[in-house]
Amino acid sequence: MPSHDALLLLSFGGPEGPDDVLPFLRNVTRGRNVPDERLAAVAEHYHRFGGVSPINGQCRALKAAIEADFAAHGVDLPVYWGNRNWTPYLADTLREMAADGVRRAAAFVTSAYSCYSCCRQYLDDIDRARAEVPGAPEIDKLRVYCGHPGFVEPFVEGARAALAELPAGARLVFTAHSVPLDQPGRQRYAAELAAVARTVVERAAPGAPWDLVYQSRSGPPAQPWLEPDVLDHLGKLHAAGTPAVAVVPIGFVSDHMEVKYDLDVEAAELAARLGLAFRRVPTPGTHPRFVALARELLAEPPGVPRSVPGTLPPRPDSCSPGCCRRTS
Ligand SMILES: CC1=C(CCC(=O)O)c2cc3nc(cc4[nH]c(cc5[nH]c(cc1n2)c(C)c5CCC(=O)O)c(CCC(=O)O)c4C)C(CCC(=O)O)=C3C
Ligand SMILES: [Fe+2]
Repeated sequence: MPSHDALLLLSFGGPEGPDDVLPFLRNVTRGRNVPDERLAAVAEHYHRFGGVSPINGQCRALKAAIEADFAAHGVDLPVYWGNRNWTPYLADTLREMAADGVRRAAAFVTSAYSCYSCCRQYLDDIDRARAEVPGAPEIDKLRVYCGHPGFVEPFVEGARAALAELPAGARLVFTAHSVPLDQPGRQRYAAELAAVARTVVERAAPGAPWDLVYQSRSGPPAQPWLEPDVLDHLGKLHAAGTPAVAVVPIGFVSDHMEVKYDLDVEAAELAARLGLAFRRVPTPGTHPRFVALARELLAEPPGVPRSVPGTLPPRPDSCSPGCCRRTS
């Protein structure tokens, strides 16, 4: 990868108060055919938390931790932060970078996998924001990193700790955001998730029973999405006599709303009602291993396809123009 004069932390964005909730949800779902009932339900999730998503605070903490990690390792690069769906908007960050004289930045995205929602949508938003900003820096999105130990190890540690607290016979239930079955890249997404889950099991609890499930389904009810749903699955596990579950949110980088509400409220309440012992494993967040990942990806030699755990073929460093492209 060519040399960079800045790191851009690129994230999803989230509301910072009650008045932000609806405009944020409209930004996220513009042109996406999400029913009003679903939007109203999700708005309630945010309002339960005072209209504040945890994700922006997590980005601020990650940015500060990356800056400290750079300083400790002699990496002399400024770190900027921009979002796709809320302030600080990416275009505003690019304007600030251009004013500071940044010519070419590497983007570390808070999304670890391949698929349209996880990868291409970030690339499209980079293109759109750059087109708005005269003199915008070039942006190279750092590679998909789901197989990197900096992402996997925090989950291994968390899974071990959760299992140590649960009774014998506990299952590992890996969970990720569902996507529609017609979403480009979803086979690769599901295969990467399964490979990461398998790696965590091998490292944390070899031979332990495990499943990969999905959560936070959106869209019209008739549209098919990746399944099984985590809530349905917990019900089935309980009915089959499973005494305990460690839920591992391998689809996510930080404990944002999908984790704090859909798992810590919804799934935890269901488990309590069923009498199913339940632990939720933390996401990487600001785990030092994950914080170091940005620096490690920046230092990788260019052009070498990176291995992904399990049997998946390696993935090239940068996406081809058509990868994960949405056609409809
Ligand atoms: C794969 C995936 C990730 C993981 C990769 C990544 O991290 O990027 C992810 C992350 C996130 N999704 C988030 C929030 C939302 N996602 C929505 C809607 C959707 N997500 C989808 C997929 C994903 N989403 C899809 C296919 C839709 C349907 C509409 C569409 O096709 O785009 C909606 C609309 C309401 C609803 O849920 O229906 C909201 C509010 C937040 C912020 C949380 C916070 O505020 O703390 C984060 C990190
Ligand atoms: Fe989402």
